[in-house]
Amino acid sequence: MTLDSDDEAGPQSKNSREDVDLDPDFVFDIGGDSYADILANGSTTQDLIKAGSKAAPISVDEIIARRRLSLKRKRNQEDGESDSENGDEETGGEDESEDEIDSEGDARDEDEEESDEEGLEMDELGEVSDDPLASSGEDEEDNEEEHPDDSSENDADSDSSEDEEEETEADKARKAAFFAAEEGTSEAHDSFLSMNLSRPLLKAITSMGFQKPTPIQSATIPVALLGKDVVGNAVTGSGKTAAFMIPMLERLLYRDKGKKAAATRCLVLLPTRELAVQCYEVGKKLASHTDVQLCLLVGGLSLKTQEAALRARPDIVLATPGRLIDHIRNSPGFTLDAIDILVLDEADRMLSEGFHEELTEIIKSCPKSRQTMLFSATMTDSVDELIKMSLNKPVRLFVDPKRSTARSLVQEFTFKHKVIIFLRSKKLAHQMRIVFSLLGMKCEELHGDLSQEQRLNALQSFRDGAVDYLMATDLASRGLDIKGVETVINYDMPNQLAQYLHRVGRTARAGKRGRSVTLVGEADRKMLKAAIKHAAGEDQVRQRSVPTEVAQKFVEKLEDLKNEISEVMKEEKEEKQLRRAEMELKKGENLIEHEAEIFSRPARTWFQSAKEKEKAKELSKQSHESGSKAAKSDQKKGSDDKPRRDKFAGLSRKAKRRKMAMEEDREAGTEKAINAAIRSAKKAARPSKIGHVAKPSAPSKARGGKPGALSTRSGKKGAFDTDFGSRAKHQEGVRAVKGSKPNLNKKMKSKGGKRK
Ligand SMILES: Nc1ncnc2c1ncn2[C@@H]1O[C@H](COP(=O)(O)OP(=O)(O)OP(=O)(O)O)[C@@H](O)[C@H]1O
Repeated sequence: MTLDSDDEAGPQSKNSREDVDLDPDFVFDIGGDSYADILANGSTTQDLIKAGSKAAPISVDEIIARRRLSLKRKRNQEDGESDSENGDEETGGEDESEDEIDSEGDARDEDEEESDEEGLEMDELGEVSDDPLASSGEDEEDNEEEHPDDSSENDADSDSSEDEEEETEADKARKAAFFAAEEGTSEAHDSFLSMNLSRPLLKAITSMGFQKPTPIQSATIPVALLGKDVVGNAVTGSGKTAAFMIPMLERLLYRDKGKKAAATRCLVLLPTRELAVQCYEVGKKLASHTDVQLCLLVGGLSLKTQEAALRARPDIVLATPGRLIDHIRNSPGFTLDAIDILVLDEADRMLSEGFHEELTEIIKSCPKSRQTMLFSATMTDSVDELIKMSLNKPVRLFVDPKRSTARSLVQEFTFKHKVIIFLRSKKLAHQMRIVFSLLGMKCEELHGDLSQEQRLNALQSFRDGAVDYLMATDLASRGLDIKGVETVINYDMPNQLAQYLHRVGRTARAGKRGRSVTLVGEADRKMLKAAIKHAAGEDQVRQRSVPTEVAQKFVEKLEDLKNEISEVMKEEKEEKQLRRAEMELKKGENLIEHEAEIFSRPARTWFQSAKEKEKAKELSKQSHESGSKAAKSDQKKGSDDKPRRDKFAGLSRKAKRRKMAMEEDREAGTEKAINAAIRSAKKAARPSKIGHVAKPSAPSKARGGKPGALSTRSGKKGAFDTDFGSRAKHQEGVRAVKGSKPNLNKKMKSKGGKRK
């Protein structure tokens, strides 16, 4: 497939390629758009979105429209006679400029076609002209990285050269000892029916338009149904979400029921709020014919609604780490004591330094007897990383060659509809959005400087096609499944291969075609090489040089806009300050009016002080910028000089006293005993798991050399163990009999379930 064929058919056209794994003719999400459900339901949205926490959003488009109107009025005043003429001219002028852009774009297409060459000559890279927008007034100092959910991106194996590193014999031996001997294969199941899933699930799968499992689904579902730990890797857009949601739901169908037995048994952790919302919606659709309850816990949405939902003990909780910890600490009665399945989506990201402390805190709260599943398109199988998760002989399911892009992804140029443009900073994303708006191109921005409401709305406008361009930071690089994204543009080459693969993975999803374009310069040579190496097919990478005249035209156009851009930004800033002042005033009024109620509430607690949190954030940002390793040692250093003062700043006297007492306990060494007592009291209070028969502990070898974790895990049965046993009695003759296994490939068949 070449650019030419692309131009004729368009990237979303029917695909006749035989080697595409998914059926490209599918219309996905026929049950509705994932965000539409959340946003269309007015009452839910109002409940979900935290009100009053940030000043009301300011619309750049409104500011631009207002400026245009006042400019028009001013002109009309100045030249009363030629009112209508001026108006016409102005509109005409705008149209013209849009036409100009179009024709320039077309001209560029032609030029590009002319310069089309087979393959990419590395020596010709110098010909790729400088970025045409480089002189757009971009603030060079603003190299602030966007950190999804307030943490930084930091891929463990960040560098392409690392990727090329040969695995030593010792590494191989460690992996062999760490992972289960069996490996799943994608041939095992070519139908959901042969997986013996329950009817309500099959019904949902059909109504979602899934005719057959994707390779990662056919490899994962049977293994996950056995309760085994899984480390899964498959390219972006290959259906990993359903790969863990389906077995999770299937297992939940056989859980203990009744009011007393209600408990949160499954936890899915995701790195960004948007991703959590998306996964929640997929889960809800898959669970639509079952009685399984799901609950979404993400920052930026209403705490109260989430607390109320948690009181009903939902079966599955989907959460971002920060908000989850907040609830563990502050929502009475909510614990992770009954977790039987823990899933880390975008697991390499979750295992990175940015989430280290939060993840440790969460893992501590989950029982060791749980099943753990890790998934990512850039999943690592490095034992050093995985060891943190206390996995139990995980099955390694890597269905695609390590770190590859989707086969249907053509890494190419030019783009007018459904385009995501990735930029390195929030500020740059915002500036570019202003530029596009001024040029009359419909666009939205998505990054962490926006309120959650703005983030959801921007995504929705882009999904709906109300805007053509989405200016995004890496907040949007992972996992987001937006139908019909035609093009991904990297305004600059990311400095980590994983980041690149996730970004370009927003297009060419589920067998559809898509393009990615990356503006590269000489400094990007190494990353460019790595990107080419990981492309699914060599013929799918093209080099284009932007002709100097075209670039120059845009530079001039941007020069002309410079004043207008800074005026818009100035107005925006003033408006923001005004709104903030109004907010403060309102806050003050509320404080006076509801003083008694506000101060009677217990203060929320957090496992790090504000300073520690800030420090962790800073460190993870550094580690992102310097490619992880240097910062890791910094972090060690950093943890030694954790701030001691100011720890209790902002807390009520009561909370302060409680925290100080806890510290004293800790110093006196009593904290462990107290925590153990609390845990055992909680345990006694929680619903018993049917058929919970304690088995004698297995010898420590079975835990892969981790005796501490072993005894709990092998000695205790999860809630699902009995579910599977009891299922045989009333099931349609499926896999549920103890010791029986689903229809796995031969290798798999030779092994039993880990807890059977
Ligand atoms: N069996 C299937 N048949 C057809 N389409 C499917 C199937 N399973 C999933 N899909 C669709 O494929 C798309 C991508 O799925 P999903 O978002 O789970 O990918 P992913 O592997 O998690 O991607 P990423 O690595 O980018 O997070 C979704 O639109 C989903 O509805």
